[in-house]
Amino acid sequence: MSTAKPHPAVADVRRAVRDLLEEVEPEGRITVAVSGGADSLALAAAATHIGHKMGLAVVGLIVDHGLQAESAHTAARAAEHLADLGLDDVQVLPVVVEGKGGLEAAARRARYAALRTAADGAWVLLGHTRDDQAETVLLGLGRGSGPRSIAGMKPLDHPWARPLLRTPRTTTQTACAALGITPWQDPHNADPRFTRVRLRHEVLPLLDDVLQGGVSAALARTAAQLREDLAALDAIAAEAHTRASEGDELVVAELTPLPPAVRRRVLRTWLTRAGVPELTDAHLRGADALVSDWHGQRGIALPGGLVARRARGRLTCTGREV
Ligand SMILES: Nc1ncnc2c1ncn2[C@@H]1O[C@H](COP(=O)(O)OP(=O)(O)OP(=O)(O)O)[C@@H](O)[C@H]1O
Repeated sequence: MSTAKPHPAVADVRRAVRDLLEEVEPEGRITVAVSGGADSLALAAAATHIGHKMGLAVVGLIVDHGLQAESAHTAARAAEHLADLGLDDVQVLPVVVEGKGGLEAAARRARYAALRTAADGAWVLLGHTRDDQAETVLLGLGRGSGPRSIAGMKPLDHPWARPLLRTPRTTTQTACAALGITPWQDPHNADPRFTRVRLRHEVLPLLDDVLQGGVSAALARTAAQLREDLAALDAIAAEAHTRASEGDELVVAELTPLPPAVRRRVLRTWLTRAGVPELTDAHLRGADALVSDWHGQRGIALPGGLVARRARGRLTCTGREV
């Protein structure tokens, strides 16, 4: 084994991976999701180094979406890189991309489902970087999204683990170069028809220039602060939900004095547990109106054939026929 000091970029990526793995204390095995790009290859190299030091088996997972003629070749090349890096096992997972919401969304759904199944309970390390986080935050701000979107991606959300959310993309690129790895360049990343690509190549550099640098780091910090605030709100709402619950019902008098942000969280938890699928903000506002803007209306229709009703100071959520 080489005892030479690693390149600083390689050391940075390893440190990020080690910090996260020490936090989650995985047992036996970790998996790394690899697209073949610089972020996930640098991640896989670091995960192998640190994972082996911790006595863990490291498995590489490559999803082949089958969307481009050369996708099988790209997957095979990524598998070769991983074999060279000394991973214990490498699996190429072919998926069928279909369903609603556009090709990108369908590909993402298929990818995450395949990764989850293949990981079989083990953590899946993803290569999202600080720059990806900054793009997510900026996109959320520009679209007027709620705080949950602007809070960006979570570092840990089992089985997903994102050790590189504080690591700049340039570091993963430098790390790959230092390790002698030539990453795959996703042609989508240069296609200006994608909003995210324009954000990356046009908006963020301009903003960085105007604000004299540090924008990606700043946006990632904003996301981290928001995640802390949201976690506090969620904890308050969980307590309020417990107080307001009587069996499957909610006591209106417990809900009325709550701040709207807390009340809507309580209602969201309650409706989700009642089995309402695909709850939208409009449904949530409707349910909230039964508490905060009540003029004697009896109920609101929800997806899944369910109805939220107010009667005798209680909210119930049941099937239409009841
Ligand atoms: N084909 C793939 N096979 C395995 N893992 C992948 C693949 N594509 C992406 N990933 C994983 O997801 C990480 C993020 O990649 P990318 O930003 O393209 O994905 P994404 O999940 O679609 O991101 P977003 O959620 O921002 O749309 C990669 O670093 C890698 O860990």
